[in-house]
Amino acid sequence: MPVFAANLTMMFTEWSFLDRFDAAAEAGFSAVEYLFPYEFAPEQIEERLQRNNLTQALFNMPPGDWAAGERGVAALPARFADLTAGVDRALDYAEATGVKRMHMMAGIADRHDRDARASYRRAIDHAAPRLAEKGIDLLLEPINARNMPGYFLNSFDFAREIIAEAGLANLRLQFDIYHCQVIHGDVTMRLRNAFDDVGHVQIASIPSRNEPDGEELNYPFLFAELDRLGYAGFVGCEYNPRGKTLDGLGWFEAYRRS
Ligand SMILES: O=C(O)C(=O)[C@H](O)CO
Ligand SMILES: [Mg+2]
Repeated sequence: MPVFAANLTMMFTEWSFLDRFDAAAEAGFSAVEYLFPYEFAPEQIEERLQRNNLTQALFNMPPGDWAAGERGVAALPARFADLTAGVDRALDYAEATGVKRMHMMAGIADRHDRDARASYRRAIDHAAPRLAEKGIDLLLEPINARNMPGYFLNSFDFAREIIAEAGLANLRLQFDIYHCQVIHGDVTMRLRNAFDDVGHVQIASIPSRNEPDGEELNYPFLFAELDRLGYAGFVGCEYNPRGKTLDGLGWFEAYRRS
Protein backbone atom coordinates (compact mmCIF):
# COMPACT_ATOMS: atom_id res chain seq x y z
CA MET A 1 0.00 0.00 0.00
CA PRO A 2 1.50 3.35 -0.98
CA VAL A 3 2.69 5.79 1.70
CA PHE A 4 1.05 9.13 1.00
CA ALA A 5 2.74 12.46 1.65
CA ALA A 6 0.50 15.47 2.20
CA ASN A 7 1.62 18.37 -0.01
CA LEU A 8 1.65 21.31 2.43
CA THR A 9 1.94 23.90 -0.32
CA MET A 10 -1.45 22.92 -1.80
CA MET A 11 -3.28 21.14 1.02
CA PHE A 12 -4.21 22.35 4.53
CA THR A 13 -3.99 25.97 3.42
CA GLU A 14 -6.64 26.77 6.03
CA TRP A 15 -3.72 26.73 8.48
CA SER A 16 -0.46 28.70 8.60
CA PHE A 17 2.39 26.83 6.90
CA LEU A 18 4.01 25.54 10.08
CA ASP A 19 0.65 24.52 11.58
CA ARG A 20 -0.02 22.47 8.43
CA PHE A 21 2.45 19.86 9.70
CA ASP A 22 0.28 19.36 12.80
CA ALA A 23 -2.94 19.33 10.76
CA ALA A 24 -1.59 16.77 8.28
CA ALA A 25 -0.42 14.46 11.06
CA GLU A 26 -3.78 14.85 12.83
CA ALA A 27 -5.49 13.89 9.56
CA GLY A 28 -3.49 10.64 9.44
CA PHE A 29 -0.55 11.44 7.14
CA SER A 30 2.83 10.02 8.12
CA ALA A 31 4.80 12.04 5.55
CA VAL A 32 4.78 15.51 3.99
CA GLU A 33 6.17 17.29 0.97
CA TYR A 34 5.97 20.93 -0.17
CA LEU A 35 7.55 23.16 -2.75
CA PHE A 36 9.89 25.31 -0.69
CA PRO A 37 10.81 25.52 3.04
CA TYR A 38 13.07 28.55 2.66
CA GLU A 39 10.84 31.16 4.33
CA PHE A 40 11.50 29.35 7.60
CA ALA A 41 14.66 28.33 9.46
CA PRO A 42 15.66 24.68 9.06
CA GLU A 43 15.20 24.23 12.80
CA GLN A 44 11.57 25.37 12.59
CA ILE A 45 10.81 22.73 9.96
CA GLU A 46 12.75 20.10 11.87
CA GLU A 47 10.79 20.83 15.05
CA ARG A 48 7.43 20.38 13.31
CA LEU A 49 8.51 17.12 11.71
CA GLN A 50 9.74 15.75 15.04
CA ARG A 51 6.74 17.02 17.04
CA ASN A 52 4.41 15.20 14.64
CA ASN A 53 6.58 12.16 13.90
CA LEU A 54 6.41 13.01 10.19
CA THR A 55 8.81 11.94 7.45
CA GLN A 56 9.98 14.60 5.02
CA ALA A 57 9.33 12.98 1.65
CA LEU A 58 10.44 15.72 -0.75
CA PHE A 59 10.97 19.41 -1.33
CA ASN A 60 12.35 21.52 -4.17
CA MET A 61 15.67 23.28 -4.43
CA PRO A 62 15.45 27.12 -4.57
CA PRO A 63 13.75 28.00 -7.91
CA GLY A 64 15.12 31.49 -8.54
CA ASP A 65 12.63 34.36 -8.24
CA TRP A 66 9.33 32.41 -8.14
CA ALA A 67 7.20 35.54 -7.68
CA ALA A 68 8.78 37.03 -10.80
CA GLY A 69 7.88 33.92 -12.81
CA GLU A 70 11.11 31.98 -12.59
CA ARG A 71 10.59 28.21 -12.35
CA GLY A 72 14.10 27.00 -11.62
CA VAL A 73 17.53 27.99 -12.97
CA ALA A 74 19.23 24.71 -13.93
CA ALA A 75 18.74 25.19 -17.69
CA LEU A 76 19.69 28.89 -17.61
CA PRO A 77 23.40 29.22 -18.51
CA ALA A 78 23.79 32.63 -16.84
CA ARG A 79 22.47 31.37 -13.50
CA PHE A 80 24.97 28.66 -12.56
CA ALA A 81 26.13 30.60 -9.47
CA ASP A 82 22.51 30.73 -8.25
CA LEU A 83 22.16 27.01 -8.98
CA THR A 84 25.21 26.07 -6.89
CA ALA A 85 24.14 28.38 -4.05
CA GLY A 86 20.69 26.77 -4.18
CA VAL A 87 22.15 23.29 -3.91
CA ASP A 88 24.11 24.33 -0.81
CA ARG A 89 21.04 25.94 0.76
CA ALA A 90 18.85 22.94 0.01
CA LEU A 91 21.44 20.65 1.61
CA ASP A 92 21.21 22.67 4.84
CA TYR A 93 17.46 21.93 4.93
CA ALA A 94 18.09 18.32 3.97
CA GLU A 95 20.34 17.90 6.98
CA ALA A 96 17.69 19.36 9.29
CA THR A 97 14.75 17.43 7.85
CA GLY A 98 16.32 14.11 6.82
CA VAL A 99 14.80 14.35 3.34
CA LYS A 100 16.17 11.75 0.92
CA ARG A 101 15.01 13.22 -2.41
CA MET A 102 15.01 16.78 -3.77
CA HIS A 103 13.57 18.18 -6.97
CA MET A 104 15.74 20.52 -9.06
CA MET A 105 13.58 22.67 -11.33
CA ALA A 106 14.90 23.40 -14.82
CA GLY A 107 13.47 26.83 -15.61
CA ILE A 108 11.76 28.50 -18.55
CA ALA A 109 13.92 27.65 -21.57
CA ASP A 110 13.70 25.98 -24.97
CA ARG A 111 14.55 22.30 -24.56
CA HIS A 112 15.95 22.29 -28.12
CA ASP A 113 18.38 25.09 -27.29
CA ARG A 114 21.92 23.68 -27.11
CA ASP A 115 23.09 26.11 -24.41
CA ALA A 116 20.06 25.35 -22.23
CA ARG A 117 20.68 21.62 -22.53
CA ALA A 118 24.36 22.05 -21.71
CA SER A 119 23.46 24.22 -18.70
CA TYR A 120 20.98 21.63 -17.47
CA ARG A 121 23.55 18.84 -17.76
CA ARG A 122 26.14 20.99 -15.96
CA ALA A 123 23.65 21.58 -13.15
CA ILE A 124 22.93 17.86 -12.88
CA ASP A 125 26.64 17.02 -12.83
CA HIS A 126 27.14 19.62 -10.08
CA ALA A 127 24.16 18.70 -7.90
CA ALA A 128 23.95 14.90 -8.15
CA PRO A 129 27.36 14.05 -6.60
CA ARG A 130 26.80 16.51 -3.73
CA LEU A 131 23.44 14.97 -2.97
CA ALA A 132 24.82 11.43 -3.38
CA GLU A 133 27.36 12.13 -0.62
CA LYS A 134 24.36 12.57 1.73
CA GLY A 135 22.39 9.63 0.35
CA ILE A 136 19.91 11.94 -1.39
CA ASP A 137 18.35 11.42 -4.82
CA LEU A 138 18.19 14.26 -7.35
CA LEU A 139 14.78 14.33 -9.02
CA LEU A 140 13.84 15.68 -12.44
CA GLU A 141 10.15 16.30 -13.08
CA PRO A 142 8.55 16.77 -16.50
CA ILE A 143 5.85 19.46 -16.20
CA ASN A 144 3.08 20.07 -18.71
CA ALA A 145 2.98 23.24 -20.78
CA ARG A 146 -0.59 24.11 -19.78
CA ASN A 147 0.40 24.57 -16.15
CA MET A 148 3.87 25.89 -16.85
CA PRO A 149 4.19 27.44 -20.36
CA GLY A 150 7.76 27.40 -21.67
CA TYR A 151 9.10 25.04 -19.02
CA PHE A 152 12.27 23.32 -20.23
CA LEU A 153 11.52 19.74 -19.08
CA ASN A 154 8.12 19.16 -20.70
CA SER A 155 8.33 15.53 -21.79
CA PHE A 156 8.75 12.25 -19.91
CA ASP A 157 10.71 10.81 -22.86
CA PHE A 158 13.11 13.76 -22.79
CA ALA A 159 13.55 13.42 -19.02
CA ARG A 160 14.33 9.73 -19.33
CA GLU A 161 16.85 10.42 -22.13
CA ILE A 162 18.65 12.89 -19.83
CA ILE A 163 18.65 10.40 -16.94
CA ALA A 164 20.01 7.64 -19.20
CA GLU A 165 22.71 9.89 -20.71
CA ALA A 166 23.89 11.07 -17.27
CA GLY A 167 24.07 7.52 -15.90
CA LEU A 168 24.04 8.69 -12.28
CA ALA A 169 22.69 6.24 -9.71
CA ASN A 170 20.93 8.95 -7.68
CA LEU A 171 19.40 10.82 -10.64
CA ARG A 172 15.75 9.80 -10.70
CA LEU A 173 12.42 10.68 -12.30
CA GLN A 174 9.73 12.58 -10.39
CA PHE A 175 6.70 10.85 -11.91
CA ASP A 176 3.80 13.24 -11.43
CA ILE A 177 0.87 11.23 -12.77
CA TYR A 178 -1.08 14.45 -13.33
CA HIS A 179 1.59 15.74 -15.72
CA CYS A 180 1.99 12.38 -17.42
CA GLN A 181 -1.71 12.23 -18.24
CA VAL A 182 -1.84 15.83 -19.47
CA ILE A 183 1.30 15.51 -21.61
CA HIS A 184 1.15 11.94 -22.87
CA GLY A 185 -1.73 9.89 -21.46
CA ASP A 186 -1.11 6.11 -21.31
CA VAL A 187 -0.16 6.47 -17.62
CA THR A 188 -0.07 2.81 -16.59
CA MET A 189 2.23 1.73 -19.44
CA ARG A 190 4.45 4.79 -18.95
CA LEU A 191 4.68 3.99 -15.25
CA ARG A 192 5.61 0.38 -16.02
CA ASN A 193 8.18 1.33 -18.67
CA ALA A 194 9.77 4.11 -16.59
CA PHE A 195 9.56 2.31 -13.27
CA ASP A 196 13.33 1.72 -12.86
CA ASP A 197 13.87 5.50 -13.13
CA VAL A 198 11.09 6.51 -10.72
CA GLY A 199 12.23 8.21 -7.51
CA HIS A 200 8.96 9.84 -6.48
CA VAL A 201 5.30 9.82 -7.53
CA GLN A 202 2.72 12.58 -7.27
CA ILE A 203 -1.02 12.52 -7.86
CA ALA A 204 -4.00 14.77 -8.58
CA SER A 205 -7.22 14.46 -10.56
CA ILE A 206 -7.14 15.36 -14.25
CA PRO A 207 -8.06 17.93 -15.56
CA SER A 208 -8.97 19.84 -12.35
CA ARG A 209 -5.90 18.94 -10.21
CA ASN A 210 -8.13 18.20 -7.22
CA GLU A 211 -8.48 15.17 -4.95
CA PRO A 212 -7.55 11.83 -6.67
CA ASP A 213 -11.14 10.58 -6.43
CA GLY A 214 -12.77 11.27 -9.78
CA GLU A 215 -12.43 12.70 -13.31
CA GLU A 216 -10.14 11.00 -15.85
CA LEU A 217 -8.08 8.45 -13.92
CA ASN A 218 -8.89 5.41 -11.78
CA TYR A 219 -6.49 6.04 -8.91
CA PRO A 220 -7.33 2.92 -6.85
CA PHE A 221 -6.19 0.95 -9.92
CA LEU A 222 -2.98 3.02 -10.15
CA PHE A 223 -2.24 2.66 -6.40
CA ALA A 224 -2.63 -1.13 -6.80
CA GLU A 225 -0.35 -0.93 -9.87
CA LEU A 226 2.32 0.80 -7.77
CA ASP A 227 2.04 -2.11 -5.31
CA ARG A 228 2.26 -4.62 -8.16
CA LEU A 229 5.40 -2.86 -9.40
CA GLY A 230 6.88 -2.96 -5.90
CA TYR A 231 7.05 0.81 -5.49
CA ALA A 232 8.53 1.54 -2.04
CA GLY A 233 8.63 5.33 -2.21
CA PHE A 234 6.13 8.05 -1.36
CA VAL A 235 3.08 9.27 -3.24
CA GLY A 236 2.86 13.05 -2.98
CA CYS A 237 -0.68 14.42 -2.83
CA GLU A 238 -0.01 17.46 -4.98
CA TYR A 239 -3.59 18.59 -5.46
CA ASN A 240 -5.80 21.61 -4.75
CA PRO A 241 -8.66 20.53 -2.45
CA ARG A 242 -12.07 21.35 -3.97
CA GLY A 243 -13.20 22.78 -0.63
CA LYS A 244 -11.86 22.35 2.90
CA THR A 245 -8.93 19.93 2.97
CA LEU A 246 -10.46 17.69 5.65
CA ASP A 247 -13.77 17.47 3.77
CA GLY A 248 -11.96 16.03 0.75
CA LEU A 249 -10.06 13.20 2.46
CA GLY A 250 -12.66 10.49 1.89
CA TRP A 251 -10.38 8.91 -0.78
CA PHE A 252 -7.63 8.61 1.88
CA GLU A 253 -9.70 6.55 4.37
CA ALA A 254 -8.73 3.25 2.77
CA TYR A 255 -5.00 4.13 2.88
CA ARG A 256 -4.66 5.98 6.20
CA ARG A 257 -1.95 4.43 8.38
CA SER A 258 -3.48 3.38 11.69
O1 LIG B 1 4.46 21.48 -10.63
C1 LIG B 1 4.62 20.36 -10.12
O2 LIG B 1 3.92 19.34 -10.35
C2 LIG B 1 5.74 20.16 -9.16
O3 LIG B 1 5.76 19.13 -8.52
C3 LIG B 1 6.84 21.20 -9.02
O4 LIG B 1 7.75 20.76 -8.06
C4 LIG B 1 6.39 22.58 -8.63
O5 LIG B 1 5.78 23.26 -9.59
MG1 LIG C 1 4.52 17.62 -9.35
